[in-house]
Amino acid sequence: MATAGKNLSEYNKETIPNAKDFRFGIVVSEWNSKITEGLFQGAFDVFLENNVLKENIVRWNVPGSFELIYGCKKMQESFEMLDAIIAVGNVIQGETKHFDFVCDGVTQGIKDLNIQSDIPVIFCVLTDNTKQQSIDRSGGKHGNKGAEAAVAAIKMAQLRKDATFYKE
Ligand SMILES: Nc1c(NC[C@H](O)[C@H](O)[C@H](O)CO)[nH]c(=O)[nH]c1=O
Ligand SMILES: CC(=O)[C@@H](O)COP(=O)(O)O
Repeated sequence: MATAGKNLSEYNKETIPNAKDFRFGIVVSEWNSKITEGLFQGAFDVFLENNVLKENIVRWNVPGSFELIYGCKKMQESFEMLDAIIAVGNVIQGETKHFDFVCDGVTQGIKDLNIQSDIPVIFCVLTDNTKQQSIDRSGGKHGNKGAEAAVAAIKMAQLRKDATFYKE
């Protein structure tokens, strides 16, 4: 289902694990900062709604979405106690093919981080044709992709915890 058919902010709290003991990182791109700040707030609010402690949320900023790869990698290395990381960015189509390379690079880079490290990285990068599409998905008429990413982060943190339990 396309985003237009759903609200990105809606979720069933009954399906969300108790997140009070989880610790999360959020790496935020400064490009299109009005959009990325909206995405960050959406994620932050969902974490607090699910009992995550403010002191258990660490935020770093990076210049652009392409730098999310390095920023998330260094956060994985620096904070081994984190249960999940969210990469927040907004890439908007310009006049050239740069959009394609940034989007593909970030996608592949974050995919690689999920393969190479034990800390999951959630993909919260809007890759939109227009600024209006970004506005609509960062707290506008289609809800907030940041909220969706926080729900995914909590669920993946629980999956990681369960997997560790069964491994021991
Ligand atoms: N055009 C957008 C960019 N471009 C910048 C790159 O992400 C990167 O910072 C630069 O190429 C230097 O390595 N970044 C976005 O996040 N959003 C855009 O729309
Ligand atoms: C995604 C980008 O880097 C892009 O917004 C830059 O714009 P342009 O393709 O017009 O140089």
